[in-house]
Amino acid sequence: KVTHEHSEALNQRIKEHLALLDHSDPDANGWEQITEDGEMKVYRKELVQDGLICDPLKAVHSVGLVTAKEMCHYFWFPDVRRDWEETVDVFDVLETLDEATTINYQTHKQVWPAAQRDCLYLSSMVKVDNPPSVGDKIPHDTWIVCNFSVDHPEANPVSGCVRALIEVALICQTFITLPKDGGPITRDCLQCDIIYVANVNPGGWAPASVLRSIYKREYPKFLNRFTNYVQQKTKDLKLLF
Ligand SMILES: CC(C)(C)c1cc(CCc2ccccn2)cc(-c2ccc(S(=O)(=O)CCO)cc2)c1
Repeated sequence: KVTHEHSEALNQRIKEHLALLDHSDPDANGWEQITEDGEMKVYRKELVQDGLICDPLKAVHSVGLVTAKEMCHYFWFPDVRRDWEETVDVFDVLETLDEATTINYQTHKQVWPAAQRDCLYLSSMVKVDNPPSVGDKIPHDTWIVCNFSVDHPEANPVSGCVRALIEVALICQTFITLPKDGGPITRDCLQCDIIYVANVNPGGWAPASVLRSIYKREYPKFLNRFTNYVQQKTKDLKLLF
């Protein structure tokens, strides 16, 4: 397995994110629930770093009809990013490190009165071989996409943008309920549990109240839009494990 210059950092971050799988009570550890929408629950912690609002965000969700690999594939795959990501203007893949790892540059639409933001980050999709078991449910497969800020010599930043720093993970697990009649596994047998975490440092001043109301509105919208997109995209396709 060829590694790249960011392999160490990536594996370290994956290890840290997988600790979330122990399904410790999301309401514990100072997480405050900010929204609930059906199966989706969104939590945040209030965190200010150097006067900037860097509230960690965690969302837990469970959706039918799709597998963990499908959810992670459409989240990672650069070619479909524009289909579901509505807050991004410019999106470029600067470098492809391997068949599941790219370095991306993107600018976000001006989401608030402050300056426009851009992000430069590594994005990698990894199958998790021996995930920590989760209570009595045995996952069929576990996949993670990890996005974290890196430097890159070829970044040609859009002038006027403030560089935001991101640390994001999407962890998905497929649970299968075998059909009673012993028939083939269909999409109706699937349940995909999702944990999404985002630590975003806006990189420069923005009003706390405005930021927090945007976070509260944008993350649930983004997660609903993305999960619906994957269900639509895969409904007539063979199951991807
Ligand atoms: C500071 C700024 C850079 C503008 C920013 C503000 C906010 C919080 C507000 C928000 C939440 C959800 C969607 C859009 N904006 C979120 C993000 C953000 C969200 C998601 C991801 S990703 O999951 O890696 C998918 C690839 O785009 C990356 C960055 C960035």
